[in-house]
Amino acid sequence: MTRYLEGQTAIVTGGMRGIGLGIARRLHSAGAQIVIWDLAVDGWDSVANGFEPVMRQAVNVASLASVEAGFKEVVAQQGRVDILVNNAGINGPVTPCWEYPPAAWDQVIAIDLTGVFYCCRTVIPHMRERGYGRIVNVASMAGKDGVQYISGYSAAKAGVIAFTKAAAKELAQDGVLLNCIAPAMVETGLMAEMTPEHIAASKAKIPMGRFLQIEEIANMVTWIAGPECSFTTGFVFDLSGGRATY
Ligand SMILES: NC(=O)c1ccc[n+]([C@@H]2O[C@H](COP(=O)([O-])OP(=O)(O)OC[C@H]3O[C@@H](n4cnc5c(N)ncnc54)[C@H](O)[C@@H]3O)[C@@H](O)[C@H]2O)c1
Ligand SMILES: CC(C)C1=CC=C(C(=O)O)[C@@H](O)[C@H]1O
Repeated sequence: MTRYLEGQTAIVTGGMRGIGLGIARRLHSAGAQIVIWDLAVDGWDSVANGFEPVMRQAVNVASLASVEAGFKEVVAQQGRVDILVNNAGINGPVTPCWEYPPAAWDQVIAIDLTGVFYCCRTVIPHMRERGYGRIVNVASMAGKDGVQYISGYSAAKAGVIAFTKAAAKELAQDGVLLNCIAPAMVETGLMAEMTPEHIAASKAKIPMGRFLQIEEIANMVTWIAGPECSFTTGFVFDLSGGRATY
């Protein structure tokens, strides 16, 4: 898979840290030029992060205007976008659904689900015009199982899975493939927002008995995001250590 993505341009949302950063680094090592979209893009450390993106843009995925403006600049500078990784996401409150603040619900859906739609809606016409594109949406095992006390997050991630399947069918003859991934828990800032009890319970559900590593996600995404993934679209690739049974 060395330099497998040479000459391609990839946008990674939420790429400043955590899973997004790991995916961006791995796509870069496969030869892709990386555009990072995140809420704040200052303080990039190319030594610590191991590479230099061609662009870093302050883009809020929950704002269509922000996404469209960012994308216009990418096309003006790069001329092409081959890969879109919709990774940006938040957890939201950890609370019973009957106590879930409605404003927080709206925010979780806006970032985790509508943000994916906005980025796809903006980038897909360009990919269709070029007759090539790979979109990888980062869902979660929570979107397949439904996880207690994070109902907004679980609903948004289930929505990402359904959106991916629907859009993939619409694009199946256009050279633009959409897939999503459903990772189990990874030790990032997002996981740290969960209660210790929830984290322990989540680990206990994983037959392999350990947390997922960012590099394992990045390796899988790099294959899905490339031309060797050619006959799979609308699929959910699990990273669950044996937890997922369907
Ligand atoms: N950590 C886990 O256990 C886990 C498991 C499964 C899926 N995921 C998913 O993986 C993705 C990344 O999670 P992570 O653990 O790396 O989280 P993280 O909090 O470490 O990183 C998320 C990144 O997204 C950015 N972001 C947040 N809102 C944004 C917005 N509106 N516009 C642009 N960027 C925004 C943040 O600034 C941050 O850089 C999320 O979609 C998350 O739901 C995480
Ligand atoms: C909120 C986030 C860290 C999260 C919660 C629950 C999960 C699970 O597997 O049950 C994780 O996948 C993760 O998305």
